[in-house]
Amino acid sequence: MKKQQHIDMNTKVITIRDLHKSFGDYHVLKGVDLDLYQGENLVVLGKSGTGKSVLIKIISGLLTQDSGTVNVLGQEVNKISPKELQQLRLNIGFSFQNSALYDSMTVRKNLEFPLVRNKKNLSKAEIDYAVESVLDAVSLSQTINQMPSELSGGQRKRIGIARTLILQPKIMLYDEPTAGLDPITCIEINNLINEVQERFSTSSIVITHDLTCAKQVGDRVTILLDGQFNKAGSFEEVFDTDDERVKSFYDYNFIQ
Ligand SMILES: Nc1ncnc2c1ncn2[C@@H]1O[C@H](COP(=O)(O)OP(=O)(O)OP(=O)(O)O)[C@@H](O)[C@H]1O
Repeated sequence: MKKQQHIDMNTKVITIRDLHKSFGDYHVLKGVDLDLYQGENLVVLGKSGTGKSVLIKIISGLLTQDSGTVNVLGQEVNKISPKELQQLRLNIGFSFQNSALYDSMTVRKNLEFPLVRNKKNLSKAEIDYAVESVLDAVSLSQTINQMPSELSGGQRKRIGIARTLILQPKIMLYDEPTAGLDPITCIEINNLINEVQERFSTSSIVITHDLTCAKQVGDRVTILLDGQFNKAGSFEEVFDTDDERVKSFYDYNFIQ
């Protein structure tokens, strides 16, 4: 059972209104509205190809919308300068499916990398402390001198999350965090997502197909259906419905 979190429903860290995005004739996002509140884990479900990754890319300024507004931490993402966007991105942690570790670097060097690149004034002691803290947060302190090839898939995923956390992001975007992992490792990653939320007070969007993940980590869950979100609610609220599209999504999950 998920612990009760300190979610501030009066503070929105992401607000999206009437967002549209097309690629040629394909209208992917058709008026998306979405709120992410301070401290919550919001799970975004949706079949393959419905536009979940496109949404994440628009939130992080990697793609531009055709119309609508996307406000992240008080800033309109498509209206700020490249420099402001770069600063904003430092507050967003990305855990992408393919965010691979550098194979030729130890775990320590992998974790130091974002700090050395983005926070140039840190001392060696400060870097060491940051590395040790995030490794402790993902319960992998013992791996500090290992190479990625010596780690299991689940451990690599945890180190990837640690590498994101080292910049102390306010928002975490997890894209398919449990994809390709066995069921037990999936549960470990779900627990880690909840621990990160609790320990660092992050607000997160978790994109997944995995209903167990949705149930375990989601304070609220929403489904991208035909280019728009249904009403977000608890896992039970969302799936207690007569909407055939939601029911078929539930069934679809178990026949993959
Ligand atoms: N840069 C692009 N140019 C053209 N089409 C694109 C581009 N990016 C995404 N698309 C299209 O937009 C649609 C939504 O893609 P997206 O990657 O967001 O799906 P998704 O919901 O994340 O799927 P999955 O769960 O399989 O990752 C797809 O049909 C895809 O081909």
